Amino acid sequence: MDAHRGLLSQVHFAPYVPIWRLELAKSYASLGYPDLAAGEAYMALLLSDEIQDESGEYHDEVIEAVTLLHLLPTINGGQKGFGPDSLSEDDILSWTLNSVEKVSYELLSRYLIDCGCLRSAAEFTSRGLRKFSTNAVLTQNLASIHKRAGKGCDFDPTFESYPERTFVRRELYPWHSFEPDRFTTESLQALNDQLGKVAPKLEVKSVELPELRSERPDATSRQLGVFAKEDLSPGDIILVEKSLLTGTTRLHDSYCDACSLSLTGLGSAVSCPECMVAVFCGQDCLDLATESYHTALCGTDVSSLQRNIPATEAADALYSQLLLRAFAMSVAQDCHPLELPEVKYIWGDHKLAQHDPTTHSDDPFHHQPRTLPFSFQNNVLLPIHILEKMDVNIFSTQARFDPWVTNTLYAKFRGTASAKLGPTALPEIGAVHPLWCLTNHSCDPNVAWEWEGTMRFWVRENRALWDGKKSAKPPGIRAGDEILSHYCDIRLPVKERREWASGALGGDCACERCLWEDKQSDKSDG
Ligand SMILES: C[S@@+](CC[C@H](N)C(=O)[O-])C[C@H]1O[C@@H](n2cnc3c(N)ncnc32)[C@H](O)[C@@H]1O
Repeated sequence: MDAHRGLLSQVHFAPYVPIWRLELAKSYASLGYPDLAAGEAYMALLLSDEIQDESGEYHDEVIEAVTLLHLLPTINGGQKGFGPDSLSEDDILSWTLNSVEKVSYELLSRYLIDCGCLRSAAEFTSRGLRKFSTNAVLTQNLASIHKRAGKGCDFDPTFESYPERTFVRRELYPWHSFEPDRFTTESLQALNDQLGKVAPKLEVKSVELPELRSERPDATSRQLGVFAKEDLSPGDIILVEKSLLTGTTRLHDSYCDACSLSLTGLGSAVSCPECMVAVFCGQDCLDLATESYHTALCGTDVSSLQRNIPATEAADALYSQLLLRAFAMSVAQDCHPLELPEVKYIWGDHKLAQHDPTTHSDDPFHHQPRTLPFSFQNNVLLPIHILEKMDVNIFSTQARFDPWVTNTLYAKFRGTASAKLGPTALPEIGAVHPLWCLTNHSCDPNVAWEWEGTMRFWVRENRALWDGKKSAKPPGIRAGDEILSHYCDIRLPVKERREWASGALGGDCACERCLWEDKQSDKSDG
């Protein structure tokens, strides 16, 4: 792992050296992360394009890096000595073709196959073959992609029907130094300072929860939860939180760009005076957006990315819109995306990485669980397009926007975001409310919530009615009680509730009500 960390620093220090990118790609692959390896091989390919295109935006930087850094012995076999003067343009071009571009295509093709992103694998492998038509590795790879996609010789020339969405490891990467220990006194204090502003009667504490993915029924995991600091009466509004970490897949602006409040019939809506494109529910949201993220997006057409997409991709596209917003916040505030207050402390359902070099040679992911949805399109290409549209140098800022950062952000959003359906019953707006999302779930919740621009919690007047309830609890919440929210529609039968909430919970709900109702339905099935 030390060698890998060294390579990462090397690439961040000298971002234009393509062969270091390829070394880093191989290192990721050897650690069982073919998804991150594919991202790095793609960056090497982009650098090789820059070398060959004199009008490329970063052409001069890459040529300088290639000539000045220690590459001469590799390029000319050490024959011509060291120093930029001894390298001709032809030397550089032929080295780029054979040692960078060809290898980048071969590695990218391999890693995409390993991930199972067969559509991207087919596209890049065929692109490589157009340039290196007799390349045996690429030829063999293309045949194996068609076979794996079940296409034989009768393949789909557009590759549209080839599978692209897959799953990768969802981990706290060992080199990830931004993730806070959420249980220290300082972290809890920082969280409670934030919570105090939107919910003065509540506090965050650590709590043991059943580990729903575990096969051991008594397994627990230490997490955070929200608790009442004082007695709360039915109907009390106890949390009002506005978040700008929002996104929509709707092309024509129907929602406030900042808080996602519906703009229908709203007289106070204002447009950004600079771009006249972004619309806000009022001056307050315009001001907050200007401070928080809009300066990075104003005048770009970045928000047209990933809108009006097919129904099957609606949920993934919404997560991509949240990624776009986090990137814009990071650029506008000059803050690492994983250190944004909206992101830093939220739950990502990450596992601690296991690294046992002896047990894995037959599996590209080293037999580690793969629970994070991944596609090369959404996790690698789209983030690069977003950054390019924001005029961000994708090479020199990589420490901030590396694919592992993107994966970590997606994991956090998938663990915490709320979404609302549009008129077509597809998820259309989504948001992460970093304090609201610290509350845990129960199918007999003691609060109700509503998201209309701001997120609000209030104390339930009536608790859920279900047979088997030991005693009707008096209305209200006592000081010290945990605030229990709901991640699904609690009016549904147990099976459907569990199905709905399992994505957010990471497994079947094991609240008292679910356990009792599940037992009853087993009995009646029996
Ligand atoms: C939105 S977060 C809630 C806050 C989270 N506990 C934290 O530490 O930040 C959702 C995660 O909390 C855990 N969780 C929430 N309610 C739970 C429950 N009733 N039983 C077990 N785990 C629960 C699950 O791991 C779930 O993925």
